[in-house]
Amino acid sequence: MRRVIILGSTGSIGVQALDVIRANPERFEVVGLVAGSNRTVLDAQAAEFGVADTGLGEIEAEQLVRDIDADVVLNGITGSVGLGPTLAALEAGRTLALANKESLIVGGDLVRGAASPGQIVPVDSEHSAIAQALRSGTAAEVSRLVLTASGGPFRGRTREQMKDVTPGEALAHPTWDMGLVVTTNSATLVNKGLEVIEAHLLFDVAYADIEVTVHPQSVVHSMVEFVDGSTIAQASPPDMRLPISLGLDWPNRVAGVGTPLDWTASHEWTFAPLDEVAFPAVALAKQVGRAGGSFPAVFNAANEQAVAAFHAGRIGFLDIVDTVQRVVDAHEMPGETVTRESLAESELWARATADQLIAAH
Ligand SMILES: NC(=O)C1=CN([C@@H]2O[C@H](COP(=O)(O)OP(=O)(O)OC[C@H]3O[C@@H](n4cnc5c(N)ncnc54)[C@H](OP(=O)(O)O)[C@@H]3O)[C@@H](O)[C@H]2O)C=CC1
Ligand SMILES: CC(=O)[C@@H](O)[C@H](O)COP(=O)(O)O
Ligand SMILES: [Mn+2]
Repeated sequence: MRRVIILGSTGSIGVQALDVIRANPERFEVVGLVAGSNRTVLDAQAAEFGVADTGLGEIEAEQLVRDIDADVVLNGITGSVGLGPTLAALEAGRTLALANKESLIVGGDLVRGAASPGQIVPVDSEHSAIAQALRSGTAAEVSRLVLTASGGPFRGRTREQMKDVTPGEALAHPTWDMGLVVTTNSATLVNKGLEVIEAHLLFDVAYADIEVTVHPQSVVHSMVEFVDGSTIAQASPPDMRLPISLGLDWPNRVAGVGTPLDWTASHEWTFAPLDEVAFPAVALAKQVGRAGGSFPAVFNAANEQAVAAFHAGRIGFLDIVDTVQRVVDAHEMPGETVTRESLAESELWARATADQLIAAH
């Protein structure tokens, strides 16, 4: 029986994790639940799963992760506020099933340094796919990682054609039903940029060897290319319950958690290069990833501010990545060594700088 703490239990990842656990009561026991502010749903979940320990907010999440004995902590919080709980889970020796990519990207070497080998199990669909593909080879045999991107709702459009898109249109993801921030990030391709950094940090592959290909069907979740020219891809209909279940009990598979592909029906998988003029976020993310230090945290913090401003009607869609670019361009690292304190300072600076640019609109 795996004892599981779910952080962000009321969100898209959290609710799907509870679906997996509800269907497999002999395998998983929920021992802690944390949400942001939704006490009503949190209490209902606690009642259904018989959970005594619940909390609201990232501070209570950290405390709960340290205090409650668990095998695995699923971090399904959204945003860089997930950093403290991620570090707490690692420091407490729990397996970390990581959906909250922001904490790894923002924390960088701080998070990697806190983790023992294998302690972080990726839940993000692309990184779960890569982890699954890597079970067939060794690190020395890998030549490239290929991340698939759906392309989002504006795939195929020029910048001019995206000038006036609305928040509602940006939230109409073609293949996945997810929370507001990650869905918006999929539309700008910031999500794919964050995922390139996430892949570098998880699998230690150089940025030059991480590619993005646009695959609108979201069936191939990513691929590993090996030195002999072989490529191993992981494919399944888009359903996060599969990577979540692997995160909860890696490397064991949970029978019946997903529906397999239907090979009696005709279907096509297509792959195309990313239009980097219309969607500059991936190139910008590689730039900040290579710069390292506080740059990824600044990229993410500026994006969080800009996404909120877009949904509040204060800036347009293209202004999101333009704002992030301007904040990154203005950033100077506070010092050589990155600490939690210096990261917090850089994030504060990035949020304030983004807010000033947003206010000037
Ligand atoms: N959804 C998906 O399919 C995928 C998501 N991810 C990643 O997983 C993470 C979660 O995404 P998603 O589930 O879509 O997001 P949602 O917005 O649907 O859910 C976010 C969850 O985090 C909680 N939360 C927010 N702030 C805090 C806080 N300060 N302390 C504790 N909990 C908090 C929310 O609680 P409340 O409801 O109370 O506000 C909610 O439970 C993101 O990092 C995302 O990029 C990655 C791949 C796929
Ligand atoms: C399901 C998942 O992992 C998301 O992060 C997904 O990657 C979003 O899709 P795109 O960013 O490819 O549109
Ligand atoms: Mn993903």
